[in-house]
Amino acid sequence: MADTFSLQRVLETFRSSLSENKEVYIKYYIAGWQELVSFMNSLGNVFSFISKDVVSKIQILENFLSGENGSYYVTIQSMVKYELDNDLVDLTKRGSHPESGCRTLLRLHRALLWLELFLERLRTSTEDGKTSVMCSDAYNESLAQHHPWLIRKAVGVAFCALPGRDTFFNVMNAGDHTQVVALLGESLPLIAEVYQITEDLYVKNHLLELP
Ligand SMILES: CCCCCCCC/C=C\CCCCCCCC(=O)N[C@@H](COP(=O)(O)O)[C@H](O)/C=C/CCCCCCCCCCCCC
Repeated sequence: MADTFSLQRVLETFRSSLSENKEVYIKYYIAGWQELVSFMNSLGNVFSFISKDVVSKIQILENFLSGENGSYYVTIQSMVKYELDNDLVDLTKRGSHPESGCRTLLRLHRALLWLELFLERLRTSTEDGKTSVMCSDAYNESLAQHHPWLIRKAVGVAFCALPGRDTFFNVMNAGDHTQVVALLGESLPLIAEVYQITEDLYVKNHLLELP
């Protein structure tokens, strides 16, 4: 992974995650998250409890992918089939499979909705737009529904430490503001497509509430 964050690279990893027949490659899906974590790490220690959680989930999926059953973890579709066919998912309460691929990916999937909502707000924001408000509105519409009170409070504190809109635009390394807005416009349908394919798969298999 390169040192400097680039929105273009995030776009490319999510683009690579889609196969011709619209399956989602886990390798590229987690590479996209790794890029985003590198961005979050650059924001300071106040975000480290969030990035640690994402890193640990990326690690769980990487371990499956490089493990002896790695061939079943190539796409999200093959992972879901393999884990369900072999009773490897705790469906109602955490038991013998507390860190299945399906439940781990579900956490990142929920966060992908936050990302989509946040980036859409950023794309359409005006100069006086506040990133903390964009971030927390997107959070309240997505991830917050799955987090207990204590996490919601800690996340609220972290949002106050977010840099302003200009810094976000610069850090994306995608040119001037007009170019960033254009790249966001290109990236968002792709992120939305990856999200929707995963969502449909999880709905079909009744996996959206995995403990
Ligand atoms: C394109 C550039 C601009 C955007 C860059 C954004 C970079 C964001 C990178 C990561 C986003 C956060 C992803 C959070 C995943 C959370 C997964 C989760 O829900 N975990 C909880 C449940 O897990 P289990 O306990 O069931 O295993 C876990 O309890 C939560 C822990 C930490 C809190 C997570 C809060 C997420 C807030 C999202 C906003 C992040 C703000 C970053 C600002 C750039």
